[in-house]
Amino acid sequence: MRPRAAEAYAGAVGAVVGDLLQRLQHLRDCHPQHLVPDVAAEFYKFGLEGISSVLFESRLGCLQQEVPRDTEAFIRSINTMFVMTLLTMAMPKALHRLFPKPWRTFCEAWDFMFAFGEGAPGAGGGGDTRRCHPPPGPLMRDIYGNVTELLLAGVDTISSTLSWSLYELSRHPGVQAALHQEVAAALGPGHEPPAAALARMPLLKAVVKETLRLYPVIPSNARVVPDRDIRVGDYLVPRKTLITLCHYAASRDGRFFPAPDAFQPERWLRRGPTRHPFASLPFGVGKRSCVGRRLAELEIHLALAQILLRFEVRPEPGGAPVRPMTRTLLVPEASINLQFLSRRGGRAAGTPPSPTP
Ligand code: HEM
Repeated sequence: MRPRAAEAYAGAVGAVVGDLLQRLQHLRDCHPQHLVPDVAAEFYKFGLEGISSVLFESRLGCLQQEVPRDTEAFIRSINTMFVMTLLTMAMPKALHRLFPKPWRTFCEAWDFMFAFGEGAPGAGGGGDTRRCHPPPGPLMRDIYGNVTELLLAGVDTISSTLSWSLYELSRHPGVQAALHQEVAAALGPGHEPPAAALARMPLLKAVVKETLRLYPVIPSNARVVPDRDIRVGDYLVPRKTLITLCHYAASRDGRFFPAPDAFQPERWLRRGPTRHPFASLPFGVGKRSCVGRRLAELEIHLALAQILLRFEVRPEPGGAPVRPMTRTLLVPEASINLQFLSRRGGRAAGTPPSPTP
């Protein structure tokens, strides 16, 4: 999808961002320390609501106070499927007969997701995964399959990137303050709609690039060249070899990114010798690169801008650092819990001015 095409969905995505803000406001209001526990769980719902508002031009209600049960079950199925992917891939085929549960659970998760994609409002169904009707023909099965893939592709990816962005911003108050200033200036009264104002938010884009450099939600990519040997640098790769690129390792390579483990969004804004174009490729590259990239960026940029305009985000008081781990995708090892403090007149209300990093 080209950037211009994604902009056509700015209205739909903006409405979902509005609902996300209300939900965050409600959750932090209910908590004595204004904490939102496990922000990733909230952003899963945002991701699913965002992608379905674009795909189906209708809403699932994921961000309502009462989340529809099928929607919760869909999100759980995605998680189960990713966990089971690792397990079933690592297990030798012969063992599947002895221990059938992982494979069975994996298939059940996919079955549920396909039924959900087919039953979603706007995909022809009424949101009911238990509907009973004749099975669709091959073309419709392909379409439903693609709808399901798009639905699930837009959940963990968005959730993980938003969660890590806020996690890092909460630990880098200086960057957060600069970003708040940028966002407030661009979105101030009388300015153009938020999606158009994104063009004047270079730091916001740098924050997301830096987050995806440190936490590429799809931590590796694979390719097979089936018909010929290829030479890559000093290596000769025979045809039909599976080549895996580990984004996580490549984008933390100190030769291309000095202080590679540090969160330094400014590095993307510095002028100087051009960076290696393939050093950080969180969306992949080429014909099969991420088809949802522009939509994902629109959702993440709009959500971050609006969240930071309304809240100052701080780490959970006394909370331990959270590390990433691989669960097929790269996810937080433990819940990311964050404090959301209301901003009044540009300063978070009710707390000392300098947060502890
Ligand atoms: C931060 C968000 C996202 C990241 C980092 C991301 C990353 C990626 C990566 C690395 C690939 C593999 C590319 C390759 O093999 O070269 C991919 C493929 C894909 N992504 Fe995304 N993605 C994101 C969001 C989304 C969203 C929101 C959607 C749905 C609209 C989506 C749909 C897809 C699809 C359908 C493919 C397969 C494309 C193909 O095989 O031709 N992605 N994504």
